[in-house]
Amino acid sequence: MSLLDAAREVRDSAYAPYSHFKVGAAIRGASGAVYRGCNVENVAYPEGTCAEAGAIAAMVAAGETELVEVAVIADSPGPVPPCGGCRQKLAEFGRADTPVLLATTGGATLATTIGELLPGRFDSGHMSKTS
Ligand SMILES: O=c1ccn([C@H]2C[C@H](O)[C@@H](CO)O2)c(=O)[nH]1
Ligand SMILES: [Zn+2]
Repeated sequence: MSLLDAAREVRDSAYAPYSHFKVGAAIRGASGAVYRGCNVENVAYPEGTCAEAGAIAAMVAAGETELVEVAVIADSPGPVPPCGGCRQKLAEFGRADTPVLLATTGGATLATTIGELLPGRFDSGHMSKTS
């Protein structure tokens, strides 16, 4: 199964009774294993979590901390862009050139990278003095 198909499949499990906007995400770890996540909303709206965050949590829980590929899908007019927080979360475990496939349930796709999604990212180097 392709990474996009995995994202499409897990999207069916999304819990989105407030926005009615279901999102599915699948990431491939360096081992080759695929981890899936869907958005999980809450009546206390800010407590909801994004699909990407769920997939990352599943990867880390399985003992992996390096991702090599990402796919995200939603029923949106155009390929759904990850929110700012998810861009930072993806950057934590991927590289600037890590491929990210954004897709719609209608079949549109946009191939991008973590670096394109989050240029000028904050990373651990910014916490080190260089002198
Ligand atoms: O990339 C995205 C963008 C939005 N959402 C979720 C959060 C919320 O449940 C719903 C509407 O913002 O979509 C994601 O899971 N991933
Ligand atoms: Zn997000």
